[in-house]
Amino acid sequence: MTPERTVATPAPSIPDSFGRPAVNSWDEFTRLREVVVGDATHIRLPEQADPSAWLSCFPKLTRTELGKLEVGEVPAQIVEETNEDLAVLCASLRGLGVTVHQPAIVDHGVEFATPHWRSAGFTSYCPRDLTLVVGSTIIETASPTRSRYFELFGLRPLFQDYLLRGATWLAAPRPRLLDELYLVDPDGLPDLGESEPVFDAANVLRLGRDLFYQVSRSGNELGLRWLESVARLLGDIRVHPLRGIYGYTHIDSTISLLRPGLVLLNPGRIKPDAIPEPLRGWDVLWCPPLRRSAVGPPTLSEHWISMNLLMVDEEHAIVDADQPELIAAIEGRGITVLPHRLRHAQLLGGGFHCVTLDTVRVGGPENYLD
Ligand SMILES: NC(=[NH2+])NCCC[C@H](N)C(=O)O
Repeated sequence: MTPERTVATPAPSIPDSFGRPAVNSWDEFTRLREVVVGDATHIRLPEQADPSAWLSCFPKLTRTELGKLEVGEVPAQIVEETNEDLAVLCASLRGLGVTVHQPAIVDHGVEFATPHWRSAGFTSYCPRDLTLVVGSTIIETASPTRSRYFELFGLRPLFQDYLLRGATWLAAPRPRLLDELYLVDPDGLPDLGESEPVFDAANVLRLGRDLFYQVSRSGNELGLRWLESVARLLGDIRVHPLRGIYGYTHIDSTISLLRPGLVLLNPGRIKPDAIPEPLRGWDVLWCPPLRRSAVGPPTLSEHWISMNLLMVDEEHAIVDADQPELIAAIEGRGITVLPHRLRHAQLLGGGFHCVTLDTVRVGGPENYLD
């Protein structure tokens, strides 16, 4: 029986002695001070008859191919090995002086319902996906994936404590996720409609006062409009839509912001003449060919997940240990790589950026673009 986990590192419920809010995270690369690391306990593959599951998990598989998949609980060995890898990551981060939290255990096997649909849960492996932190504001995003509807309850105690210590805590309009939101494209494959604002937080990258929002099957145009409305509330925040770059789930195996002026780009998805306009003039590190693991059952992410990395600060990166060419390329730009393993990153759809949610970094609302 998995021990019920309370939120690790109980924090004082008062602002710190300097009155700073407990949460401050404006970018992807300044010195990391506090982070949430995911947990694979009870992870399961959602029923693929659910259109939202097909859209988020296997949008390139046909319905026929989908029907052959084994869904439900992920084999225990994979869960154990993944939690071992996450424990090593937590220990490394703590060894670097980072405060580390993990979500309370959520039994994703429990079924739930709205007046319009039923589902069981999915995962707590990727805290990046459902929470966007902009400065001292925690934004719970409205995911288009039904099986993730209650996932964030595992982080409620932590977010509530952050609120008591000065953070702002917002949630996107609770989505209805009606069938009309899930379309089928001319090739008979799933696509995301525009009947309500939905997006995963992992469709957004933060660069000080600038946010990059990927319009794709995991974030629609209405979701962009909602984020723009919140950006106006938060002050002088600019939102840059990214369209036509990668039409599938999340942005963080396509673009990795390494430090001001240096970006890692996925050459399989971005061509030199299509670099996002705000990043033109930046030094581009094109991701070298990545080593592929043995092909098994369909996986929740492509092999590009290995470029999904975590910057501890502008000089140190946590990168997939099994990618020596990528490590060498990053170290060639003066960044020290701290190699780590997530043995099932591709299968479970999450690399080091996905499985973390940075809640405190030292950077502020800088203007890195002008
Ligand atoms: N935050 C995340 N879970 N990102 C994962 C992105 C994986 C992406 N769909 C790929 O296959 O490359």
